[in-house]
Amino acid sequence: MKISQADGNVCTVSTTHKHKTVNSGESKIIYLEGTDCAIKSQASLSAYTSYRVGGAAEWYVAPRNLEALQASLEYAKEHELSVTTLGAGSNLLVSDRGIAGLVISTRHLRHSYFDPQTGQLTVAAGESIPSLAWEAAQLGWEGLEWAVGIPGTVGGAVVMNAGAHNSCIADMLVSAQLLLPDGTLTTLTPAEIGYSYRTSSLQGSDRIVTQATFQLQPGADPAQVLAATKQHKQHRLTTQPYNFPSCGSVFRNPKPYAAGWLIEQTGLKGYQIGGAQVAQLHANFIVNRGGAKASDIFCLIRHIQHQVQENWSILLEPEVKMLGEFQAAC
Ligand SMILES: Cc1cc2nc3c(=O)[nH]c(=O)nc-3n(C[C@H](O)[C@H](O)[C@H](O)COP(=O)(O)OP(=O)(O)OC[C@H]3O[C@@H](n4cnc5c(N)ncnc54)[C@H](O)[C@@H]3O)c2cc1C
Ligand SMILES: NC(=O)C1=CN([C@@H]2O[C@H](COP(=O)(O)OP(=O)(O)OC[C@H]3O[C@@H](n4cnc5c(N)ncnc54)[C@H](OP(=O)(O)O)[C@@H]3O)[C@@H](O)[C@H]2O)C=CC1
Ligand SMILES: C=C(O[C@H]1[C@H](O)[C@@H](CO)O[C@H](OP(=O)(O)OP(=O)(O)OC[C@H]2O[C@@H](n3ccc(=O)[nH]c3=O)[C@H](O)[C@@H]2O)[C@@H]1NC(C)=O)C(=O)O
Repeated sequence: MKISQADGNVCTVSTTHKHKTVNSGESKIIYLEGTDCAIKSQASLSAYTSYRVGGAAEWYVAPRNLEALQASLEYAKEHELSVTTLGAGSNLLVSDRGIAGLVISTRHLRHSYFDPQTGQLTVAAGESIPSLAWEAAQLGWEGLEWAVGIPGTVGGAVVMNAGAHNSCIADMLVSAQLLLPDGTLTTLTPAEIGYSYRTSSLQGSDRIVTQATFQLQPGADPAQVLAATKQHKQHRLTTQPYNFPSCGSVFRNPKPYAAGWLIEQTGLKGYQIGGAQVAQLHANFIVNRGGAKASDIFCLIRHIQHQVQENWSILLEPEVKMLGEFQAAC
């Protein structure tokens, strides 16, 4: 059995489950055989979400390749752990009580290939959307300029159908590769995934996005694509609050209205609960002004929903994904 080394810790080798357990103070690290995969217990998730709030994952792992991902899934099955998948955590509100079971982040799954013959970009789930947008621009490939301000991964963007400036992932997705709970892979087209505005059938499902292929348009002048990309980024920085932790838009727009407009008209700009505040620059952003708890953000979401419903008879639907348990009453 291949065993990774860990200095100064107590090690036990399990022969039945082919993994090594290291006790390190309060927490444990499980090394899966044949991978460089370390499953950690009680891993704080606040560092892994853009809101910078939330409790610990009972177990956490960020596999670096498909085999390690499959081994992690197998470990969860063997130990009857529920599985929660994260990307960059930029659209998540994790409960202060944390998340039970195994949290798998796909953010370390990395590879990308720009195929000049087809104009297709094939990328692993953990690649950063803004990095890809800049890379495509530098190559003179059009199609991702709109995505530059979205600080998530490919996996999260495919699941969320991330979008901006009248474009979205579904418009350019050729196919997505998914790991199924039984450990096998499948490839789906956008039609099979079923997309609409900020929605897909992958939300709330137990399938893990491992890779995606996008259709772009190569052959443009890199200077022009870079200029368009910079313009989108600049527009973001002037209309959205990038200076405090957030999850982007909290609510989907209840078309034909914009959630930000409804919230501003309700008089809620600047309204604060604990460290969570309705942003002054954009009312559909809740920002962590420092020291916010997940429960502050959750209660502010409920307050906004209540006030907007009272004033406009419209129930705002959260775009942000809430993970773990939240108190029903605030
Ligand atoms: C400052 C800021 C600006 C933003 N602007 C935009 C914007 O303009 N447009 C927009 O659409 N969004 C925006 N967002 C929200 C967010 O960046 C997007 O929703 C993004 O696509 C989420 O990607 P992620 O990797 O962070 O996913 P996460 O937040 O980690 O996860 C989102 C959902 O996807 C699931 N998931 C993640 N990875 C996988 C995977 N590999 N397989 C299966 N399920 C997975 C999670 O379980 C969760 O349900 C913004 C966020 C911030 C902080
Ligand atoms: N409010 C919030 O909660 C959060 C806000 N953000 C914001 O979201 C935005 C996206 O963040 P992030 O995911 O870090 O992506 P960035 O766009 O900042 O950077 C992503 C990659 O693109 C490269 N890059 C950046 N600018 C250029 C350029 N002009 N030309 C070529 N390459 C470039 C960077 O390279 P290099 O490393 O060399 O700069 C980096 O590798 C940022 O404005 C960030 O501040 C991010 C997370 C949370
Ligand atoms: C940030 C996200 O996506 C963003 C995306 O970046 C931008 C740019 O394309 O367009 C959407 O924002 P948005 O609809 O709020 O766009 P904006 O142009 O800022 O605002 C729409 C309208 O609302 C008004 N508005 C906005 C904010 C505010 O505080 N007050 C207000 O009146 C604006 O004046 C405008 O008339 C996406 N949000 C949703 C929920 O669809 C995200 O999903 O996380």
